[in-house]
Amino acid sequence: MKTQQYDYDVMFIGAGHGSDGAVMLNKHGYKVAKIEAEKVGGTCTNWACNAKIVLDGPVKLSRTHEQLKDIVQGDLRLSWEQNMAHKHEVIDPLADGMEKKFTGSGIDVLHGWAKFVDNHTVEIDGKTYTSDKFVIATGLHPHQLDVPGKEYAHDSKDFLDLNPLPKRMTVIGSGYIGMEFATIANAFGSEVTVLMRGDRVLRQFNAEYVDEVVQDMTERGVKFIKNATVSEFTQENNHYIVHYDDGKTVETDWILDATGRVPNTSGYGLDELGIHYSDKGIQVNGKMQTNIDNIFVAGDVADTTYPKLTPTATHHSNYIAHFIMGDTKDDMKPFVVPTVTFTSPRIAEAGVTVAEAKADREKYDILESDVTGDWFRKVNEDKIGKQTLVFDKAGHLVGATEVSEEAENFINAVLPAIALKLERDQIEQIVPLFPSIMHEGWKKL
Ligand SMILES: Cc1cc2nc3c(=O)[nH]c(=O)nc-3n(C[C@H](O)[C@H](O)[C@H](O)COP(=O)(O)OP(=O)(O)OC[C@H]3O[C@@H](n4cnc5c(N)ncnc54)[C@H](O)[C@@H]3O)c2cc1C
Ligand SMILES: NC(=O)c1ccc[n+]([C@@H]2O[C@H](COP(=O)([O-])OP(=O)(O)OC[C@H]3O[C@@H](n4cnc5c(N)ncnc54)[C@H](O)[C@@H]3O)[C@@H](O)[C@H]2O)c1
Repeated sequence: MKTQQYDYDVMFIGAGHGSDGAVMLNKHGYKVAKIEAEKVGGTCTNWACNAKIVLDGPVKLSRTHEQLKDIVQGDLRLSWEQNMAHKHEVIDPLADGMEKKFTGSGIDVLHGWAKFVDNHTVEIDGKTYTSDKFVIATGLHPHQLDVPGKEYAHDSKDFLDLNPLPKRMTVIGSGYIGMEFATIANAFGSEVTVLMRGDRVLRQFNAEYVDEVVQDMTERGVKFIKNATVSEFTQENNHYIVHYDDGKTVETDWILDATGRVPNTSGYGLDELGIHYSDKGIQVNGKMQTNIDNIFVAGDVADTTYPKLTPTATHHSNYIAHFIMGDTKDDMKPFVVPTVTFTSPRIAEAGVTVAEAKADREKYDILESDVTGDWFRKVNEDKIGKQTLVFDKAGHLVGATEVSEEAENFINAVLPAIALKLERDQIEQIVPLFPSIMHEGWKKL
């Protein structure tokens, strides 16, 4: 129900993808504001997904060139400086562009740090605003290793603005950020060492496919050090020393601390209001409400079982918009979140994982294939390409995983079948264009 009682119907704290639902609310006549302390678009747009994918672009190109060097002849030289300049050209205008689009359509954008005064009021730089409802979408910040010399280490945001690229780079952590940035830095000629806390990288992905990626990166010169406990960073002349285990060291020019990200839950009044949270984020019920029912949570800062990714943030936010508009009174329905790590090759997956399927053969059938022999994959002579499809016993596709240069496209192509649990006659109604990755995938369903 819209209200005349407050300045706004809904205020979003944080203007990343967790605030995407503002557009729908605004279209339906709700008075909406986004509050942003840094840049409109938040982390993904300015300091993560978009920026990274621009820097990653030439990695795939250079690999394809390597594979087709008899056809595309001559040497290829990648320029980090030009790549970084291109990134700025593509990414820097986005925040202003988005802001103009929002304000042009009637969504207010308020700049500054929001802090709750009470459950209907926030203060931004000494000025108060009231709202019927709030959506907290404040995201995460980088975890920082707590070791002596931690000030010598950098985070993902620093890497995405790094220029020039250092000759030697040491990455601590081998999750998404560690592996993606190691891939980019290696392709542009930096000598990369990855220090792993355990003995597996990218633990959330199919181990067999991860091994393919690690082997390939190793052949390209990336050094992986397993089971390393980092104890200190020191500076020596114009370089740094990473100390690990008992007395072991790596000499380096730049240190990336990629040891995870932590929810933004402090400094804006959660404790004062009594909102419940933990180190996993702000606690929510099935309707994405906090323990104060006019305050909702969307995106990375929400403590849900879904991976903390952009599609999750958008989905949370749109669900909240529908709930506020009264389109549904139900809890958010379970949804499938596809995920990809932009290494080279990539690994992407959606739905039931290979590990889950292998653990329950009574419930699932598994179709594994090496796709490098498929004529369409031979176009670029890709050397790594494996795929696992998981079906339930009734024959519905319920999960898919691929390692290849096209993995994210393949997973997106089969995603509708997984997300909607399509029946045979529905699958046959969809006729993908040819030749395409989707055509190749769809005929296997
Ligand atoms: C390096 C990197 C690469 C990534 N790559 C991918 C990818 O390829 N694909 C993918 O799906 N996901 C990726 N992610 C994850 C993705 O960026 C996040 O899932 C997404 O940004 C979450 O959106 P959000 O709105 O919840 O949070 P954010 O985008 O973090 O937005 C939160 C916003 O809230 C603002 N804020 C915080 N507190 C306040 C306050 N009190 N007042 C006002 N404003 C406040 C912050 O300034 C920030 O802009 C990546 C993340 C990183 C770090
Ligand atoms: N392609 C994508 O979708 C993408 C890309 C980048 C980031 N992200 C998102 O960003 C977030 C953060 O990514 P991330 O890679 O920082 O986190 P992550 O959780 O994927 O990886 C963290 C890594 O740091 C290691 N680690 C943790 N504590 C450590 C310690 N004390 N010493 C040594 N190693 C330690 C972990 O073992 C792990 O390898 C994730 O939520 C992810 O969803 C997504």
